[in-house]
Amino acid sequence: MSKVFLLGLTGSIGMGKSTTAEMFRDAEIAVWDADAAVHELYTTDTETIEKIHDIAPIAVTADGVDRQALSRCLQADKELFPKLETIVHEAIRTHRAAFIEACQTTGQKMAVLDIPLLFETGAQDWLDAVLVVSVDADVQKARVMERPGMTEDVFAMILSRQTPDGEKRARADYVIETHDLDGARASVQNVIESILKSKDGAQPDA
Ligand SMILES: CC(C)(COP(=O)(O)OP(=O)(O)OC[C@H]1O[C@@H](n2cnc3c(N)ncnc32)[C@H](O)[C@@H]1O)[C@@H](O)C(=O)NCCC(=O)NCCS
Ligand SMILES: Nc1ncnc2c1ncn2[C@@H]1O[C@H](COP(=O)(O)OP(=O)(O)OP(=O)(O)O)[C@@H](O)[C@H]1O
Repeated sequence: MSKVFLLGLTGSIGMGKSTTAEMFRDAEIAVWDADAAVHELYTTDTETIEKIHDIAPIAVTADGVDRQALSRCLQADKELFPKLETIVHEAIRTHRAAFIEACQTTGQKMAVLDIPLLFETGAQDWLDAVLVVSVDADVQKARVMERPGMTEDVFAMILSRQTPDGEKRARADYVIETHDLDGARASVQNVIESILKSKDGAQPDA
């Protein structure tokens, strides 16, 4: 059985990762979502919840980790971010490995891994290619500021922990502009065709 082709999907906050990931799902490509894995661990994984309780007690309730409360803790104490990331990144590794294993055993030709901190965590080293979604900074900001509870400070805090968009684009194998849905959907289809063609022995059309 040939190895499943692992396509990383990333982009800065609000650039359209989840929307683009959904387009891959619509095309029947298996997708793993790092944010969703984190959210799942925050409500189900007692070990992770306990570790987060150790660094941010008020962010943990009887239902697990409260992300809004955690976000406020992160805003108040910048030192918390690296500690949280160490806990979370270790915990999601097992979740991700199970997904890749399942893709392999069910004979998938390719799979998409939606990872917000792809370059920041060095994931490009084990992925077969990286797709970056991107849009102008003003459109990005307008999208993010529409979210309930979002403030300029939180947006700035998150951006400051992410590799800049220009660097992401320069390091990508594929870039998809997310100005409109139809254009992005057509680009997703082209990326799939290029990867499947390269797996069949031809060179990819970058
Ligand atoms: C900061 C938290 C509490 C905000 O939760 P909330 O529900 O409001 O937002 P959500 O989880 O949907 O994240 C929104 C976006 O923020 C960005 N983001 C999330 N975590 C981080 C981080 N550690 N550094 C930079 N950007 C991040 C991403 O673009 C993400 O898609 C939450 O994202 C979190 O716990 N993050 C730490 C875990 C992590 O590192 N996640 C990234 C997995 S690769
Ligand atoms: N191709 C597109 N055309 C038009 N609007 C889009 C496109 N892709 C995404 N959007 C819009 O941009 C906003 C952010 O998209 P999305 O939630 O997919 O981004 P994200 O990168 O997953 O965000 P986050 O980093 O916060 O998880 C949404 O309102 C979505 O409808």
